[in-house]
Amino acid sequence: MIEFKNVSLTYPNGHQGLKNVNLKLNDGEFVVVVGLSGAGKSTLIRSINQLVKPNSGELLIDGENTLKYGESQLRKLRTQIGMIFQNYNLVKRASVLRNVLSGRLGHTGTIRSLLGLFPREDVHLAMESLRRVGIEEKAYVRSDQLSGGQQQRVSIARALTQKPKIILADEPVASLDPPTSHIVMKDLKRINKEDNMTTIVNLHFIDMAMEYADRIIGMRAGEVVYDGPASAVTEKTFEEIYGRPIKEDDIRGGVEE
Ligand SMILES: Nc1ncnc2c1ncn2[C@@H]1O[C@H](COP(=O)(O)OP(=O)(O)OP(=O)(O)O)[C@@H](O)[C@H]1O
Repeated sequence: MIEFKNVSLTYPNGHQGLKNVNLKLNDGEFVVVVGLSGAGKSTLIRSINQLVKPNSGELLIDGENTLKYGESQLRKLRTQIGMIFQNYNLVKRASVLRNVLSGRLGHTGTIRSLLGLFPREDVHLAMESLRRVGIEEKAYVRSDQLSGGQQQRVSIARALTQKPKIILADEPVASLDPPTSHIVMKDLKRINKEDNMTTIVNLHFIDMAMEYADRIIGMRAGEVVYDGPASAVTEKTFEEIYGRPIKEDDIRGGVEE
């Protein structure tokens, strides 16, 4: 379980990114965080693996306050948390397989991995991860030869190869077209169900949030202003979270091909 207790975060320029956040995220939940641009969605997600570090409160993972962790504990924590970014964060000139194998970096010694000497089990695991997102035939292709949706699936395979306990996805479909967005969200949801993987996703499309989330957390100006099951959410809930009427841009639309 991930638990935020009175967590606040102030950026060096004085901007308050999180204001007294209290949340409990249960194992195996598929949580979607929504809110306008600048609401603090990324700050919330990134504080879980401390890409940004809260200044006060406690952030417990499986009962341990991770904000007290030193360097080596933090490194270990990060091997247990897979991260998916809007822009995929792949090494473009490297092969798909090499990118997926980099998910083992925290587990394999640095020298071995720099030399590309990954154990055979790691290569099996990487290929299996690619199979799970349906692109194993791309293993030896250079990453920048792939479409955006395929690159995002490579990044999901890389996260899976880490064998994480938690997946964080920060606007994973913001750069994709509607049909591809649904493919990627379905991959994340399938992995969540099959592996009971705690998954926390930032999205700004309300239709996608309603379609895929078990639970929706709404943020505004660094505060959690809504927390409830996706089944209870209506357009009015979003209008309250956003503090304005819903617009066409808030809807992704499209269906899986
Ligand atoms: N490194 C930083 N230094 C100062 N302010 C920051 C920093 N990172 C984010 N912020 C500010 O904190 C607030 C929350 O940002 P955050 O990226 O978490 O929002 P978001 O809801 O994820 O928005 P978006 O959808 O645009 O990514 C914003 O006002 C942003 O400008």
